[in-house]
Amino acid sequence: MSVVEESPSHPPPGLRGLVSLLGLQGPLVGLAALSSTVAAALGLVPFFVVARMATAIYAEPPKLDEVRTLALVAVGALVLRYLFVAGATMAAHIAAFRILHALRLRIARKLGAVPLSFFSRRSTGSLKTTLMDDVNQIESFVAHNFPDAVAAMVVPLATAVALLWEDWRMALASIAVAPLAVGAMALAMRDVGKAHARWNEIQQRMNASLLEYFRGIKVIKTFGLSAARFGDLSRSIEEGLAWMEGFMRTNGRGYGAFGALIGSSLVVLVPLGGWLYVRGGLSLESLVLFLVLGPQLLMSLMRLMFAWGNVERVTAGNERIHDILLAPDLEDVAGTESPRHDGISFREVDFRYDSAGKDVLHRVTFDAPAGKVTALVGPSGAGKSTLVKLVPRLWEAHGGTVELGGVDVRKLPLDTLLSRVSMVFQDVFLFHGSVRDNLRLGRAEATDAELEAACRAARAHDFILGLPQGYDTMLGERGARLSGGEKQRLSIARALLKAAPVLLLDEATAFADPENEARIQEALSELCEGRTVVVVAHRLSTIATADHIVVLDGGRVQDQGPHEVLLSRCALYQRLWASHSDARDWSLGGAEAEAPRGVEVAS
Ligand SMILES: Nc1ncnc2c1ncn2[C@@H]1O[C@H](COP(=O)(O)OP(=O)(O)OP(=O)(O)O)[C@@H](O)[C@H]1O
Repeated sequence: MSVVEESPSHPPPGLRGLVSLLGLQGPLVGLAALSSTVAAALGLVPFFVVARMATAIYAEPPKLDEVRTLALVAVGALVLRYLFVAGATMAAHIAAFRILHALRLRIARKLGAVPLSFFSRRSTGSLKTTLMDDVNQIESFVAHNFPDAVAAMVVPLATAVALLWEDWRMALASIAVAPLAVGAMALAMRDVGKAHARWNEIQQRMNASLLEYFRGIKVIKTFGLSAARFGDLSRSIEEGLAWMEGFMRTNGRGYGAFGALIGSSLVVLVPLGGWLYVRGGLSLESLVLFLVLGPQLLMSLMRLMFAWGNVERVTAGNERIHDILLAPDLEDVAGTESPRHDGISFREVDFRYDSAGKDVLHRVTFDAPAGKVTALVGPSGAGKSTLVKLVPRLWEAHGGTVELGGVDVRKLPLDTLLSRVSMVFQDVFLFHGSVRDNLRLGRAEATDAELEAACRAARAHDFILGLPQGYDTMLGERGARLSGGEKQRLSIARALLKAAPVLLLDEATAFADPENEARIQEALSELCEGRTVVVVAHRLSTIATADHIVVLDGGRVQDQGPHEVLLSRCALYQRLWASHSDARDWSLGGAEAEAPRGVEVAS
């Protein structure tokens, strides 16, 4: 049977959602519940056997043959029970893993399909809680709680009927404390749904602040901040403790009373059974049967209570998963429309990150002509990086249009759009995998020779050969660490492999060593050759040699044109140019920092 990859619809919230999840693997889940019930029923056989043995042993003369047979029956029932337990465990776990597999695949696909704005509305901590903890809880519900709960409902009912048949007075005595136990259970379960929701909130905050703590560990160490002073983290840990204490105060008494009552049926069974036996109203066999089996009846309530407590938690988690699965995808259009050329145009583009927040771009209009280099310059926060992210639809413009080859990017099939665009950003992310794997993100089918050629062009080949296993060296969080410049060159090689006609480039603002910087510049020149380039420019050389320069300030286009024209008429551009030149003189001591050909450096 194949693993379930798609369910007909997203699971609805609440209990129905859980049932629909179980339905994804209905036959296996049913088999697990049935086996678990049979196993629980077989577990009761020894109790009946013990009762029967008592009469066989105390008979005059003792019926030893019957005792032997009974012992064999008990052992046989126990062996069968273990077989059914093994069957139930296997079926339940296979069902659980298949359901989890389907769920994880759907979540992974969804996260790849939603727009970036989806992530900006959620903390990493809350996503982590849903993706890991909530999903894992579903595993434990399907694999353990559900089959247990079914057995805990069916077996006591059947036992109660059998005991009523045996002796109704003793049967009622077996459950005499049940109303009290149920009352205590209600007390223990009071507002447990709300309490779990609150616990989840605290956990999300704890996860978020822990993640932040790890990410910021360098700053924390540099400034000598201890965990206790790292406000959010210590606050959320204290909140967690306060929740535990509060929960135990309000619900703990209920749990305690329930635990005590649930095992107390012998308090009623022993005197009543003794009295009835002495008066001849109860056989020895029945007395022993009720003394050993009676307390088991209520114990099942305990298993039911645990299963129910988990149902509340799993239901809430399932609803959070459901919320993610229902998030709208980034709209994709079917069709064969393709760009008419490789130029990019921004037409009256408005954009804000947060629908309630301030505008980051206002009516931005300019063209980045095909095959030319267009540089975006402007003060920090002007909106330069934001602009380039609108081209591959990492974010969507709220007003106006962004066009590639004369077609609105929203009207191009996503595959077509993304195949035309390469991005080289400052912040290069390397996945856990070999150098080769990371490079092949650019083009999966690239041959080793092509990889090497791209790395030579990107000036990355030599440093890769210097790594312990060359192109097979593992990178990423658990692999070798590369310098900022090396990572940049790898990402340039990746873009070269992709060979898309449009290149979006966010230049690094600073590099520690000029040698590394020179290599990156060489690699970039190779990459820009013959492409349409939109570059967030921080370097004199890039700015001065660009074909077209767009000056941005506060999300608006202040001016645009070639370098000389802007230098002669745009005050902001003159200021930016002057400060870039000063910085160049300061960082390179003037000697190495020759102005590009034909460019006069104002200082
Ligand atoms: N993910 C985000 N969520 C919310 N606001 C953002 C986000 N990214 C950037 N901003 C805001 O958008 C504005 C423009 O930022 P952007 O990064 O585009 O500027 P920039 O010109 O590239 O700046 P710099 O040169 O410093 O990188 C800034 O006010 C910034 O705070």
